[in-house]
Amino acid sequence: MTVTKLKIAVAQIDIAFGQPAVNFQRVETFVKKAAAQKVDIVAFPEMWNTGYALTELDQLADPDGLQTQALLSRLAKENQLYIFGGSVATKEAGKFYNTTYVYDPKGQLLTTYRKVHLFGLMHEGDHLDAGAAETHFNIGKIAATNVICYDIRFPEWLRKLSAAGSSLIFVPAEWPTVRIKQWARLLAARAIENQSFVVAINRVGSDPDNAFGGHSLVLDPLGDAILTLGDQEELGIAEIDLDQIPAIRGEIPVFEDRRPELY
Ligand SMILES: O=C(O)CCC(=O)C(=O)O
Repeated sequence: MTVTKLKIAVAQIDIAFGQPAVNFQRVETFVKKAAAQKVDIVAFPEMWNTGYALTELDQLADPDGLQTQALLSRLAKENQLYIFGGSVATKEAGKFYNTTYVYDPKGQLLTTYRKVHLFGLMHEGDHLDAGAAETHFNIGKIAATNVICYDIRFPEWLRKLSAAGSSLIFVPAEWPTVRIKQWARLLAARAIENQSFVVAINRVGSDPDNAFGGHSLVLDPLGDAILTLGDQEELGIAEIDLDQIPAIRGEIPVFEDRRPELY
C-alpha cells in the first residue's frame, strides 16, 4: 500500500441462512483468495454469520461477537491484510445488534459499528437494537468510515460521518434484487455529495423471503463505477487512488460551502 493507493477485494458472497459454521468457513476461504491477489483490504457484506434468520438470533447470534472477532483477527494477521468485516449478528447484554468489526494486518481491532437505522420492511426493529455511535478508522493513512445497508437512505448520517474527515465509505448490505436500481443510485449520490470513494458489498443468493442482487460497487468521488459486480458469488478487485480527492474537493468545496446554521 502506498500512502494514497489501496487495492481492495470485494467479497460478494452467498450466505447460508441460519448456518454460522458454513458462513465462517466461506469467509475464511474468501480471505485466502483475497490474500492470493495481494490486496490491502478485503470487505464482506452484511449479517454474514446468520443471514436474516432474525427469529433464531437467540441461538445463532455471536455472543459479544467473540467468535467473529477471533476469526477476523487471526485471518488478518495470518494473511497480512486489513479486513472490513461487513457485519454480523451479535448478542450483547441480552440485546441483539447488526455489528461491524474492522481489523488491521496485525490482527488488531480498529473499530466497531452497530447499524443505526433498522429496516422495518425486513422486521429488523422487532429483533435488533439500533446502534447510536459513529465509526471512524484508518486504513494506513486513509481516513474511512462505514454505515450498514439501509443507513444509506439517510444522507444526513453519511454527511456527518464524512464531514468529520473521512474520504472512503464502506457499505455492507443484504440489499434485495427488487430494489437494486435504488441501491446503485443511492450509492452514487452518497459518493458525489460526500466527494468520497464508496466500497459497497452486497450479498448474492436468497433466503426464505428475498433474493439478493449482488451488484457490489466501488465508486469514485464523482459517482462513477471503478468496479461493478454481477449477481453471482465472486471476488472483485479494484484499485483506488485517494490522491484524487483534494482536486475534486478543491474544485467544488461543498464541505466549506455548507450552511449548517440553516439545517
Ligand atoms: O433500503 C432498502 O431498500 C434495503 C435495506 C435493507 O435491505 C437492509 O437494511 O437490510
